[in-house]
Amino acid sequence: MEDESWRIPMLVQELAAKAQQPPSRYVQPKQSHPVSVAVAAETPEPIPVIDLSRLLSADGADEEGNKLQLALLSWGLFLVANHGIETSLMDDLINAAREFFHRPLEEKQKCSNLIDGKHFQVEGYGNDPVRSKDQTLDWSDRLHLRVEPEDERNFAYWPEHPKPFRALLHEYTLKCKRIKNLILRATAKTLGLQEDYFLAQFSDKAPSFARFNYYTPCPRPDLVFGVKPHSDSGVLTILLMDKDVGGLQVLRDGVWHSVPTSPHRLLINIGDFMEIMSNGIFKSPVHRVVTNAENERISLAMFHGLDPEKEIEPAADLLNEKQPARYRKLKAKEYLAGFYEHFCKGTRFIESVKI
Ligand SMILES: O=C(O)CCC(=O)C(=O)O
Ligand SMILES: [Fe+2]
Repeated sequence: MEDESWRIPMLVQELAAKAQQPPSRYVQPKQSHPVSVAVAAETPEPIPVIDLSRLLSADGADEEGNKLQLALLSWGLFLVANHGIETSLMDDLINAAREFFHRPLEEKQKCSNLIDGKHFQVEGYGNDPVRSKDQTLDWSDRLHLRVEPEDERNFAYWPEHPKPFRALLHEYTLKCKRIKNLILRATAKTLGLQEDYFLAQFSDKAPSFARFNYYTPCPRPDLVFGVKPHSDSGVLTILLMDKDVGGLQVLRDGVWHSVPTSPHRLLINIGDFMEIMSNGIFKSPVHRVVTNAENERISLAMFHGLDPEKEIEPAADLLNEKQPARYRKLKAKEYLAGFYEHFCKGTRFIESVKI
């Protein structure tokens, strides 16, 4: 029988404990080495910060809405301050995740994303899927959990230890949902759409996933990516970055910009579904994560997707003779199938959806 062991790489955390150098499977082809691609010394202007409490206030909403529009047009992402999530909840959840990643391998494997130790599935603890022998692997492990719909949670993959983990993630999920709803209302408004246009796309089957990314220090940050360049697939991602360790970079006008740490703020970026629904007025930002040799890094991405059966298409009210649809209509599940295939290769499925 053919040897299929290449499909199941070692966890990066285990690998790093043994290897002095990243194995060749992790090393990016020369032209895409993290250091050989220009990184701007400084961002052209700081990442915009949206004050969520002002966005909700009677006197600040318009001004903050304009800032939101500019942020989406220029970066496709922004930071959020005064978002209503207690700093203690953020810290406690990240610390609980850190404790999980620091537990012995046998215990973490109880949440493994491999069925029978062999077959990859999205949910659980482990690596990203490996679809081909020559796929360049990322220097990170992750814990990926479906948090919504609430009645579809698979607690078998949710760590039992540390004890507060599940309750913290539940609480954090609810608070993110509120923020997502507020931002999506404001986003619809900036496009001149009905305020609930985007919210109406979500049914009670719309999934949300929490992805905890764990980046082990890497002896050769110049050769590997923590996460290779990609855009997110869904409508909106709410990212809780490590408050002390940077690494996220975003592509703007062909230049990579480092996103500075910003303790207790949230970074919100739109995903490909929003790019399609806005008919390309807003572009889903390409981003990547670089590693470092000294410090571990943890981030939590909360992805807000759509019902797999939902048809995604540009909003009809944005279309006219001069502005025809620039993306074809397709179901969320078809999009995701194409998305993962491309993600593994480091390419973007959205390019093949353009008309
Ligand atoms: O770790 C980060 O800052 C970003 C992670 C990311 O892009 C993702 O999980 O999709
Ligand atoms: Fe991402």
